[in-house]
Amino acid sequence: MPLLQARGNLIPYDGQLYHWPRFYPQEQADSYFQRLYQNLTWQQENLFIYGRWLPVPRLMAWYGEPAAHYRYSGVDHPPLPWTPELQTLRLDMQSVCGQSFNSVLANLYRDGRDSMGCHADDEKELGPNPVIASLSFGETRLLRFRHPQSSRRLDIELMHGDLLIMAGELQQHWRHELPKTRRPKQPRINLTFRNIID
Ligand SMILES: O=C(O)CCC(=O)C(=O)O
Ligand SMILES: [Fe+2]
Repeated sequence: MPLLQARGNLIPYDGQLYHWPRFYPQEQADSYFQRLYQNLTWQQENLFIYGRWLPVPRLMAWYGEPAAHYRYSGVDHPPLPWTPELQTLRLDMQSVCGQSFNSVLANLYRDGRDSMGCHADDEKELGPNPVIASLSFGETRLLRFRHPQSSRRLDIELMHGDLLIMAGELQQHWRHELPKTRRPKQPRINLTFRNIID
């Protein structure tokens, strides 16, 4: 990932994090946002917590190669077939990262009440030190990284067209979340390109 490494690792230790603001310029990012918003099959997932079903606070969709099943919200998800725009984005991510991605998780945060809880993308099917390429479209939202061992925190504002790459041991040592906010927020789409290993 020479192009990315030249931008500098944002994380102080135990992982790699590269941010490429405005990877897609405004007009291109606008067009991707519209197409993804309209064309992806957005689903409301539910989670069984403390004895009852609760709606996951965002909409989600899973796309990829037929074999790339992924388990989230306690359920196995077979992938939907690539849409043309996801294929194009995937090719861009593969050339920047110098590796292939066989799947993508799409998240739609409808407003400031939608969020993602603190987690690491450390599932077995991603392998030990996964490279994950994350694209953001639409509203600016804060992504917060936490290193529980040292209590260190790192906040990154992700904007329309931004690319963020997580790599190295990041998922073993750091967790991340997209907090809710009281500020009025327009919708935001995030795509995380992943490589699922059998
Ligand atoms: O929306 C984001 O920027 C974070 C998404 C994320 O962490 C995930 O899909 O695992
Ligand atoms: Fe994540």
